[in-house]
Amino acid sequence: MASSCRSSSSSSGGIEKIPSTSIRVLRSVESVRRWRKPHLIDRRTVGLVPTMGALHEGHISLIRAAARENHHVVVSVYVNPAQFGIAEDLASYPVTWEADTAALARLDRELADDGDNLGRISAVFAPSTADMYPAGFPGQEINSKGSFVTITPVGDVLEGASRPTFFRGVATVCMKLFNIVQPEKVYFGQKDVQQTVVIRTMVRDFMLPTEVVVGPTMRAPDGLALSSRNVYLGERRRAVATVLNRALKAAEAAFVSGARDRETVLGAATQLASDVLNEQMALAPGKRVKFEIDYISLSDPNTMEELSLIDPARGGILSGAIRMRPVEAPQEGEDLGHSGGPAVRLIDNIILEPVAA
Ligand SMILES: Nc1ncnc2c1ncn2[C@@H]1O[C@H](COP(=O)(O)OP(=O)(O)OP(=O)(O)O)[C@@H](O)[C@H]1O
Ligand SMILES: CC(C)(CO)[C@@H](O)C(=O)[O-]
Ligand code: BAL
Repeated sequence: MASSCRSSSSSSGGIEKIPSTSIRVLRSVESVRRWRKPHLIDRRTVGLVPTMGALHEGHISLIRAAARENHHVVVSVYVNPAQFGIAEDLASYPVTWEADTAALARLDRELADDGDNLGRISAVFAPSTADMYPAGFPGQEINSKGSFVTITPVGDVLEGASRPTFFRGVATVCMKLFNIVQPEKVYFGQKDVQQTVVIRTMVRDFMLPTEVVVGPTMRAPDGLALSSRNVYLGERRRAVATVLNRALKAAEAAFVSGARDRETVLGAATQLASDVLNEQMALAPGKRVKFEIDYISLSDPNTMEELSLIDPARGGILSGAIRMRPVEAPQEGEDLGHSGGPAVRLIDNIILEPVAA
């Protein structure tokens, strides 16, 4: 999408704020450092919620959690080019600055009225790529040179196998954000489960002085995980996009009813997905939705390594990715979704909580 519209902020005495709020809009590394310094001395804690904007209830739930536990909440809004592969959707990624700042203003008023919070939203950090990558636009190729953080082997599998530069980009930008904001706590969503494992590993292995907090996945009433990329779907694909969640739930049900082996647990998921695909293929091209399962995985909760058997005392992670193919035979006036209908890749997961043997 076109570059962000940044008019939704007011500036007085060189200090930019979201209108009618006390939320500072910080656009440079230097301005965050200046804002942060006094809070290091007065020992007021900072919680950071990293986002790529296009805010929805998933992001809002993380900000609420951060406000409960910190004196100051900083929300970063930055579409990080380094985590997009060269053939991915950097150019069309939704940028909704006006709606995002309005949502933050509304949420901040709500937080102010709720006595259970330690803090409120103090700042939005919305940097430029020139500021975040002083050496120049980051390479998006696998063999690009540059200052990158790589977390392997966990970053190589699943999402990392489908998107080989993704976790390098995520770990690199998060390392930068953590160094700039110096948060006591950082907040990530369960929806991107492998990302949480990569970040926890990075924090542990680089001795970063921050605590990683993971918030639950927020969902639409029909079970679809909220995601900024859902706007790409359009009505026809949106109706079928729940297939991934339903497949993971079928696998979860197999586990709950006693199955422990990979074949039975994942077999339940692939059976459901294949039934839904068969139903769709029986429809006319102007009505149906084609999709491909990229992967459905049963993995270890700490390493994301594939499991052949679930140890009930450790549990596991069911995760998956699905590619919704472009809409076939679009109908007159049909809603094809934001950006007109290319393939859309969605992810989801369910945690299999440890149970007594
Ligand atoms: N449905 C959700 N519930 C809880 N947290 C979420 C949800 N969706 C995203 N998040 C979290 O919000 C943070 C920022 O994510 P991001 O801005 O990429 O949004 P997104 O919806 O995941 O976008 P995308 O569609 O690109 O994956 C991440 O920690 C992510 O896990
Ligand atoms: C953590 C993150 C903000 C890094 O760009 C991104 O990967 C996301 O939004 O999940
Ligand atoms: N929430 C993950 C960001 C991405 O897919 O690029």
